[in-house]
Amino acid sequence: MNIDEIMRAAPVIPVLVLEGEADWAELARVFVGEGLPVLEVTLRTKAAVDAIRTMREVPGAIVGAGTVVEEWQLAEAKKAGSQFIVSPGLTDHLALAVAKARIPYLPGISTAGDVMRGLDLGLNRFKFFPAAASGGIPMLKALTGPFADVRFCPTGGIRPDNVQEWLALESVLCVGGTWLYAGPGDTTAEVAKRARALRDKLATN
Ligand SMILES: O=C(O)C(=O)C[C@H](O)[C@H](O)COP(=O)(O)O
Repeated sequence: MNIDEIMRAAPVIPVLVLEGEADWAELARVFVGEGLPVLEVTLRTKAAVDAIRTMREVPGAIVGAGTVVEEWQLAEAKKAGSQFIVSPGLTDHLALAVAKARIPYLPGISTAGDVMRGLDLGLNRFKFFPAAASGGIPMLKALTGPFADVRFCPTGGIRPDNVQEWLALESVLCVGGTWLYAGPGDTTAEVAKRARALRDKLATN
């Protein structure tokens, strides 16, 4: 799958900060079962790389590594079987390394200059990050004016009460958010409940 196909595979990408020990395969199965198969596991925790390896084995799951900011993390993410890479920002160095590694890439942008640098690098799919703090929907609308073919995954401040507004934008293929998984102590029943509430909400569009 290329990055466009991955972005179109689900309206919301759960951004997962996985800590401690838990049945990560079961968590992935819940998301897949609830129609959210694209998962971003942030490389912010010790558990992340093993969790990617485990979740990757769940049928239907499309598992990527997030918070990739350095080249060694890219190598780890690739070794664990990551199907895509997400970064909070965009640097030429990392973007070229990801291209060389031949993994779909979703780097973060928040300015017109970022988008232009991405286009120079052959990229036209970006994470808009941090979406709310960078000016929210008015900023993304203003940004997309000059870049008609560019598509985004806004992340950072997306919540159940504003997710529909973001997804209604033509330039938005999907959004990312951490709210679907609350961290250690969260149960798969609670996760499933949140995912179902989201699905019901999106179905009323
Ligand atoms: O570390 C990264 O590279 C990230 O991916 C950052 C996350 O996308 C945001 O932290 C999402 O934050 P929420 O506003 O809680 O949904």
